[in-house]
Amino acid sequence: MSTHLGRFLRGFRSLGSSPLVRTHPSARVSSRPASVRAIATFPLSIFSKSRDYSLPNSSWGPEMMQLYEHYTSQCEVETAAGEKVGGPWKRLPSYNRSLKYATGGVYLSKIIQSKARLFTRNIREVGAAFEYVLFVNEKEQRCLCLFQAGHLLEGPPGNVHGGAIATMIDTVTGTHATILSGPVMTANLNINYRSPIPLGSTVLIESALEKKEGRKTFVTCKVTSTNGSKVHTESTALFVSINVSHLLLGQ
Ligand SMILES: CCCCCCCC/C=C\CCCCCCCC(=O)SCCNC(=O)CCNC(=O)[C@H](O)C(C)(C)COP(=O)(O)OP(=O)(O)OC[C@H]1O[C@@H](n2cnc3c(N)ncnc32)[C@H](O)[C@@H]1OP(=O)(O)O
Repeated sequence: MSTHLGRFLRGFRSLGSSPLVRTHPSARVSSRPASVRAIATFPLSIFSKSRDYSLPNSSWGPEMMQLYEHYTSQCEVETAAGEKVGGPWKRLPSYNRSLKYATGGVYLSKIIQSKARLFTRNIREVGAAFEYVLFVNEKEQRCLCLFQAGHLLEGPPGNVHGGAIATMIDTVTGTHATILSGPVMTANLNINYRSPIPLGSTVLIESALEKKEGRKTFVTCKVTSTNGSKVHTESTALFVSINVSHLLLGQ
């Protein structure tokens, strides 16, 4: 898996340094605690031109911030000799164009000029829709998402729309499967909605590898309250490995 993660992050870097990547100055985070500043510059400081949506903003409530600080502190640990080394978790940066995650190719420049935007990152008002950050634990083959649901995601009165929940589960499991297996598409997504998610609340979305069989990667995913006491949804997903040309050209 580390090979895929390495490739994945290298893909981020090579595209982040591209002059084609546009700036969103309005979206900069102004006042952040020291640990947040540290993670903001690690390991992808070359992305300074693009807004990294996974960093804290003024809409994040105390629960989001507390959890963010907790997992961020586990991204870098100190050895007995006082040396700082990578910890069990890695934060994944997040941009509003999915092609920034691809590694390039002949079609990239044509597509990057289009108006396409990542579904979960296309609302500019902070806190209005999908506020989330993903952390990956390579050793445990787990991915954890801290998700704060904004007021534009209403379904049943006062609660989050089931489609918005499915979107987040697809995002977390899809990103996780990509890290595990390289380029994939969602082939199947099963969701059991167990209890509603109140608008404005923060929940944990946790994805784990179940098994790999040839081109198929099976992932399980649970959405729970932040203390784990309440299960909101349980789901399973199947991802099928594809050629990048399938993703870019539909072939
Ligand atoms: C996922 C991308 C993640 C990118 C992450 C980048 C970094 C992070 C960046 C940004 C985060 C955003 C993350 C967003 C994530 C969103 C993901 C989506 O929503 S993807 C859109 C919705 N999905 C589609 O539109 C697929 C449409 N379907 C297809 O294109 C094909 O059906 C495909 C590729 C899935 C499979 O087609 P074939 O022709 O390549 O392969 P065949 O032979 O049909 O299947 C291969 C094996 O899989 C089984 N299979 C296929 N579909 C199945 C199904 N629905 N149920 C059970 N088995 C299935 C088959 O039975 C076969 O199994 P046997 O090898 O024979 O054992």
